[in-house]
Order: sequence, then C-alpha cells, then structure tokens
Amino acid sequence: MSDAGAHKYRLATELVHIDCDSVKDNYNAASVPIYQTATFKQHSADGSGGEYDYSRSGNPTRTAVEAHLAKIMRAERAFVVSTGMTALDVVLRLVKTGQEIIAGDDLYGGTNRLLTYVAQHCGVKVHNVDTTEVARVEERLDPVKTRLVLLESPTNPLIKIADIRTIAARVHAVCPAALVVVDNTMMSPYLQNTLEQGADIEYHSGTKYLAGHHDLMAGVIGCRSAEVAEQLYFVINASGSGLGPFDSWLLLRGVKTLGIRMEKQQSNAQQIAAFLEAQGLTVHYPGLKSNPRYELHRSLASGPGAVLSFETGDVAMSERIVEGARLWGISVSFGCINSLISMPCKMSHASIPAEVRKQRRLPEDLIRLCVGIEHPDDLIADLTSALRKAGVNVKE
Ligand SMILES: Cc1ncc(COP(=O)(O)O)c(C=O)c1O
Ligand SMILES: N[C@@H](CCSC[C@H](N)C(=O)O)C(=O)O
Repeated sequence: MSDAGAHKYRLATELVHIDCDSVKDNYNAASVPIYQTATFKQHSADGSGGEYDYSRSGNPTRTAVEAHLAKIMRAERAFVVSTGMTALDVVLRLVKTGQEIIAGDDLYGGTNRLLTYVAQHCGVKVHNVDTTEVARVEERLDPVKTRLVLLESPTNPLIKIADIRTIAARVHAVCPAALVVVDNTMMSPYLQNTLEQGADIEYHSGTKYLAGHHDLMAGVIGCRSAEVAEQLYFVINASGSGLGPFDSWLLLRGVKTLGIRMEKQQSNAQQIAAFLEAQGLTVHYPGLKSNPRYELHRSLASGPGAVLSFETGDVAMSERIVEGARLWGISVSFGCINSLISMPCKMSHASIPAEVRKQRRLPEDLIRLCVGIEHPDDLIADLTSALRKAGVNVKE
C-alpha cells in the first residue's frame, strides 16, 4: 500500500474534503470546474507543454474525481470509466487467451453475461464456483493458467459473504501472477476496503452508492500497484472508455455525501431486515445475527450495507408483493436515495439462462430490496401493506 493512501481524517471527513491541488484552477473555485472540452490547445508544434492534449487521454475534471477516489479507496491509482460493466471489461483485457478466471456462482447478471462472452469467444476458461467456500476456489487454482479471481462480497443478489482476506492470501501464494479482483459495489468504499484485504484491483458500479441519485452511469477501478495501473490506463486510453467531464463532476458531487447516505440507508435496512425476519421469511442480510456469515462479514466490513433479499417460497406471491408496494419503486439497480424493490430472476439476473439459475440455486421467488433514505416507518408500513395484499399474515 502506498503512502498516498494514508488518511489524515476519518473516512466520512475525507469524502467531503477534496484536495483541490489535483486541479490547478486560476480562480480558486470552491467546486471543481467542469472542463467540458474534447481537446486542449498546445504551446508548440511538437505538442509539448500542456498537461492534457485530448479528453480521451485525460481531462482535469476526471483527474479530480480519480485522485479523490484513489484517496478514498487507498489505491495507488483510481480510474473512472463509463459504466460498472466497462470497469469489468477494462480489467478483463488483462486476461489473455489460454488463461483462466475463477468467479462466483452468485454474481450480478451482467457480470455473468460478460464472463460467458469471454469464455465463448476469447479462449478463456471461466470457472464459476461457490466463492463463500475457500476450498472451492483453491481447487481451481492453477499456478500457470489462473489470471483472475473475481469476487463479489456480499454477492448480488443472495448477499453471500466471501472470505476475501483468506482467498487473496491463498491465491497469491499459489499463483503469484494472478490478480484478485473484487467488485465492491454493494459495500462501497465507505464500508469495505478490499485493497487493504489483499485484493489487487477493486472496482465499482459508480452508478450505485458512489453517485447515489441514479442520475448517471459510471465505473470506478482502483488498484494497488503502479504496474497494473499502467496496464489499466493503456486500455482506457486506447479504447476510449474514460468517463466524460460532466459525469465525472456529478460523480465527485455524489461521493461527498456517500457517508451520510450510507449510514441512513444501512440503519433503515437493518430495521427492515429485522421486520421481515420477524415475519418468518428467509432473509439474506449480513446484519442479522442469525446470518451464518455475520462474524466473518464484521471482520471484513464496517457495516452490512443497505441491500437485502428475501424468499417467500412462492413466485406468484413474490410478484404480488413487488407489485403491491407503492413507496418502493419497481426498478433494477441499487445504491440510490430512493428505495427499490425487484425480482432478480425476472429483472437484474434475467440474462442468466433459467437452467443456469436453477443449477446455481438462485430462487425464482427471491425479492431484492435496495433501501433508501426515506423514514423507516413509512418503508415498513408500505411493505406491510404489500405483504398483506399478497396474502402474508403480517405480525405487528
Ligand atoms: C454488483 C454489480 N457490479 C457491476 C454492475 C454493473 O454496473 P453498471 O450498471 O454501472 O454497468 C452492477 C449493476 O449493473 C452490479 O450490480
Ligand atoms: N437490463 C439490464 C439490467 C441491469 S441490472 C442493474 C443492477 N446491476 C442490478 O443488480 O439491479 C441488463 O441487462 O444489464
């Protein structure tokens, strides 16, 4: 870990405190300016002199958000790209034909789709294993072929926990050339720092908690080594996947309120998980003491986050609950200030073929809740009404 990652203040303070030195502004603007330009004038015919030449290669607003996120993530360097899927796409360019990837068997549907594409068209073998069991990862490690071990913890949508620290240590011991990559979208850098736990690369769908308002798409990649950073930057510049100036600015604005949003969303989620558990439903949330990975998650993250899922045992009943909610919007995505309800198998994870979902034991009746900042009593009242309308006998 580089010294550049050391924090002077607590994370909630660091989120708000932007180091304005990363952008040289002539007017002491209090908010980082939006450099909405594609190209930059140079001082001489040989193109030398300017720090920037073209926004695909670099832009001051993008530099500001990247420097801020590198500080927050304690990364050697961070990059912002157009979406979370782009972040994974950039990382996957580091895998060559003949190499292998080990990934989870419960993971975001779009991630599964891109990994399936790479497996079918790029000569890369992808092993989908239960990453909550270290042994399942270990038995697929190949000192020569393994290039990436890709983890989600908690997973989307079953909110399962992987022992990131132990897996990273085992992977590095057996496969020194392999990269441990963690999709940390569910936790955000506010709750979990996977680079400190041994991950080589941590990425996020910035569309979610980092932005916080569902008004932009973004991806964030942070890494621990300058060498990996150079490789990632090469791909981003060569393919033109860097985030545009306006979205970079919006993302920077969103990151400043991450702490306060996450605290409120998490506290609401904790109450909602307890309410659902009290109804006798099977609830997946690492903030519940009944969760078998409660202690493991506490050792990895400073909180359980604000996404949970639950099973009703009946697909039709789940549909009635989702459609009966009024305050909870029926939408994919999470991490926004508004509360959302969805059925992963029909929505965010519909791109995973039904037979694969069945093989991986993804319950078709699963309902996912992404908890926002509304008053918790209103959220519980709306859920109570939806559950009752659907035929659940709700206990007060
Ligand atoms: C865990 C996770 N990772 C990555 C992504 C991809 O992010 P984006 O939609 O910004 O491309 C998503 C959702 O889309 C997600 O849920
Ligand atoms: N139609 C989209 C669905 C996006 S799901 C977004 C988010 N990651 C979630 O989990 O809700 C697609 O096919 O990618």
